Parts: sequence; C-alpha cells; structure tokens
Amino acid sequence: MKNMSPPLALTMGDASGIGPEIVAKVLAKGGERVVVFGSHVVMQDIVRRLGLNIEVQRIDAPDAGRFQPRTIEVIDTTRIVEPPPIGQISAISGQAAFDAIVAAIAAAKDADVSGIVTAPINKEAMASAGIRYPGHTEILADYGGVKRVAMMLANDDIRTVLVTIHTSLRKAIEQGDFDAQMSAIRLAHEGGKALGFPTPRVAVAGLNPHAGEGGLFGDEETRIIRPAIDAARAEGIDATGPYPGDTVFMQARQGRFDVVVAQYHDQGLIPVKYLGLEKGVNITLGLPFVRTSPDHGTAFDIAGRGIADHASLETALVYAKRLVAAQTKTN
Ligand SMILES: NC(=O)c1ccc[n+]([C@@H]2O[C@H](COP(=O)([O-])OP(=O)(O)OC[C@H]3O[C@@H](n4cnc5c(N)ncnc54)[C@H](O)[C@@H]3O)[C@@H](O)[C@H]2O)c1
Ligand SMILES: N[C@H](C(=O)O)[C@H](O)COP(=O)(O)O
Repeated sequence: MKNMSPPLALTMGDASGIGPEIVAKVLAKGGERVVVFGSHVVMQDIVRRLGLNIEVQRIDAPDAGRFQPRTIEVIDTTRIVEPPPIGQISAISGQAAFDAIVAAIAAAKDADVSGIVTAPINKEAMASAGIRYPGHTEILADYGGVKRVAMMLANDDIRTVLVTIHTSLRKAIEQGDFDAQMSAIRLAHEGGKALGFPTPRVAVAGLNPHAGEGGLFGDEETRIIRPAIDAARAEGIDATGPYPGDTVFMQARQGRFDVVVAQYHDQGLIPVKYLGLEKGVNITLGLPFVRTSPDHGTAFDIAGRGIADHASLETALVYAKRLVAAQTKTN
C-alpha cells in the first residue's frame, strides 16, 4: 500500500436521517478508499436493517483502513450507544454529526485523510444540541482556520458559487457587500480552475429582478455588484455581468459561462437541484483541503425506509477524488 494517498473521510451525517443509509449503500459496492467518521453502532444497525451482506469494522485511525470488499471501516467519533430515533430531530444525532465533522477536519488538517465527503446534517438537530453553526460550510471554515470560503453547487451542466449562504433573505441583501462579491468572484474563479476550466468564464447574477432594470428595481447592481465585477476583471478574472438571475443559468447551461456567482442561497441552488438532486454536488471552496457533499438534506420524511437515493453521495465521492487528484498535480 506504499505511495497510496490517504483515504477520504466520509462523515456519517445526522444518524436520524438518510445519511447512514446512503453511506452504507455507496460503500456496499466496495472498492472505495474511504473511512467513515461516525457511529459504528448506527452503521451496524442500518446495514442490518437494509439487509446488506457487509461487515462494519471499528478502526482507530485512517491509516488502519484496509478497504477490503464488503467491509465498512468506521472511526467512532460519537458517544452513541444505541441507534437514535429515525426521522426526527434528536440532540444526540445533532451532537454526533457535529463531532464527526470536527474529527474529520482535524484528520484532514493533519493530512491523515486526503479530503472530506460529508453526508447530510440537520441544522435543527445540531441547534437542539446547543451547536450554533448553520451548516457544514461554517464549521469547516472555523475549524479549518480560514475566513474566505464559499459554497459551490455543481453538476455536469452548471456550477454556481454563492455570495451569501445560510442567512435570511433580508440579511443576505445586507451581507452582499463589495467584499462579499469580490470573495465569491475570486473563489468562483479558483473553483472553476480546480474543476478543469483554465480561464473560467464567471457570470455574476444580479440581486434584483432584471438585474435592477437600469435602477428601476433597485441599485445594488450599479452601486456594488458592477464595481466588484470591474475590480475582479482588473485582477485578470474573466468576470462579466451583472446578468438577470432568471436567465443567467439558462445561458450557463447553453455553454456561455463556466460558473455563475449567485447572490443568495435559493437563487443559486434552485437551478442545480431542479436539474436533479442525484446529479448535484456541494463543494466548499477556499479550504486547505477538499470537501464535497451531496446536494440534498437529511430527508426525515423517508429516513429508515430504505428508499433514499445514494446517487448524489456517489457524485460527491467522484468529485472529491477528482479534486484531490487535481490538488496533488498542482502541489
Ligand atoms: N449537505 C447537507 O448537510 C444538507 C443539504 C441540504 C439540506 N440539509 C439539511 O437537511 C434538513 C432537511 O432539509 P430539506 O427538507 O430542506 O431538504 P431535503 O433535501 O432533506 O429533502 C427535500 C426533499 O427531497 C427528498 N430527498 C432528499 N434527498 C433524497 C434522496 N437522497 N433520495 C430520495 N429523496 C430525497 C426528501 O424526501 C424531501 O422530500 C435541513 O436541516 C437542512 O438544513 C443538509
Ligand atoms: N445549503 C446546502 C443545500 O441546501 O444543499 C446545505 O444546507 C448544505 O450546506 P452545508 O454544506 O454548509 O452543510
């Protein structure tokens, strides 16, 4: 096994949601250099309930992974002694999900794992455990020791990077200042390059209907967004816009742009998710290590029924391997 890169960490997600199920289904196929960070009790339980013919083994560290067929190797980062209730908010699951992410970040910073793929967490469950982070992205930034991160959602057709993420729409308008625009445009440029576009064409969406319609429907475009685009262009980034948010993704899908900078969460995420949850992947840009995730959540409405689609998690693994390979080539 000499000269092999460290395995990927795969965090189990919220134990009450579909995370453990999709993790088990993806790893049941075998052949992945992946170590699960989470609860071996929960993984054993889901494997049994799904009737999968695989063994769940507990290991102490990523370098103990053997990646044998029909085996899931788990580093137990939790205090779970019995499976928590399925399909409902649980402080135990929220705490366990958080602990697994923090442990995986530490392993990534120590280069014990080559990157992190995260199964979905439930923000309310984390909040019920007293954890005040609104999502992975903010935990990753904080524990990863970086200030400038951005959420990218990608599928084979379109890629979007958000100026603002987990916040109310009212606050998103306030938070989308010049610095936030610049940060998102720069990270869109870097993210586009990491995904194989040598000079990414970055389209910036406007905030208001019709990108402000010449000031009739708002002036954020002229006061904030256009100056940021000009400044980014002065840095050599191929940024253009602001474009009306309702048509910019259509144009990206037609091949005119490589990455779209979206002003707020739903502006960017609806187009990607609408093209199919199973095809989308969430990538955190700006971290010192690779992190990807499926583009869906904990789906409590179907958890425990064995019907969750694991395709998006599979896509997240594919992207993580691709980004790790690109990073290795650059270093
Ligand atoms: N990567 C993440 O950690 C992540 C991503 C999105 C949402 N969330 C969190 O998940 C929780 C629930 O969010 P939500 O209800 O808005 O979105 P959701 O993605 O969990 O569910 C939306 C709908 O899509 C369906 N769905 C989702 N994933 C599916 C899959 N793999 N297979 C089949 N159907 C699937 C669900 O059954 C539901 O009907 C929230 O706490 C949210 O913050 C986490
Ligand atoms: N905003 C993401 C989505 O809707 O898919 C989701 O909340 C996950 O975000 P984190 O990766 O920050 O948990």
